[in-house]
Amino acid sequence: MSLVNHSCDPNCVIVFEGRQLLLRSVREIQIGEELTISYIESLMPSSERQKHLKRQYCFECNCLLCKTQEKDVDMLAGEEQAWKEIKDAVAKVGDPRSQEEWEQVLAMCQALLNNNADRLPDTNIYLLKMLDCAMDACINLRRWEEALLYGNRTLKPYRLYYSSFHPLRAVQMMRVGKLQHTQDMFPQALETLKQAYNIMKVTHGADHSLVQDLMKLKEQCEADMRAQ
Ligand SMILES: C[S@@+](CC[C@H](N)C(=O)[O-])C[C@H]1O[C@@H](n2cnc3c(N)ncnc32)[C@H](O)[C@@H]1O
Repeated sequence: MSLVNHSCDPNCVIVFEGRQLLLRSVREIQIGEELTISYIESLMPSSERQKHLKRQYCFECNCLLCKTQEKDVDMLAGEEQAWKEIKDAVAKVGDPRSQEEWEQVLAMCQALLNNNADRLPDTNIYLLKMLDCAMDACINLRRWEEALLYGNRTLKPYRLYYSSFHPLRAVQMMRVGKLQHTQDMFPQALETLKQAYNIMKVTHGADHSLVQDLMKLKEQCEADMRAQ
């Protein structure tokens, strides 16, 4: 694993199964083609990715995404002052544990999301991180309806920034599917879970424990639909 180089648009991903680390290809790979993974998170504009790679791994990335700086415009869309405020706020969210801490996080997210509704699109990466944070807070506070609202808003930007077969995109769809199921939206939940499954078959493999959990959830959803 330590021999695999980095690309911001890699042909492989690493996923964990317990303590086991799996290297999985996420697209067709030609004989002799180099295997690559991403060393860093995807939700960063190219200049920040370069900074991280330089600081942590001492190299300059020459991948196509960095050369063309493709996606930077979408990532930083909207008013600069607004996304800088949200970027700072997201960076300050530590590791909330108690109900009270989650409530504080949610109140901060709600205020910033409301104040910036007309100034930033959901595709702005910092707003997207805030939507994710609001979704986490709502899940922790068992506010399923509101969690689904935020979760739904993340799906389009996730599609834009994560490759067709990306583990984080699949996990996000699974979370949204679960929330739809919790709210008795069985046909929608089934469709979302099927899409998550199609990605996870590739990113995690059909035998992975998370995929087994997803299958069980899908079966439960089908049973609930029949019983309705
Ligand atoms: C885990 S090692 C990868 C394997 C390493 N290339 C080797 O031959 O042993 C990480 C190091 O590989 C180099 N590296 C990884 N991805 C690179 C890339 N896209 N461009 C240039 N150097 C890279 C950097 O020096 C980095 O610190």
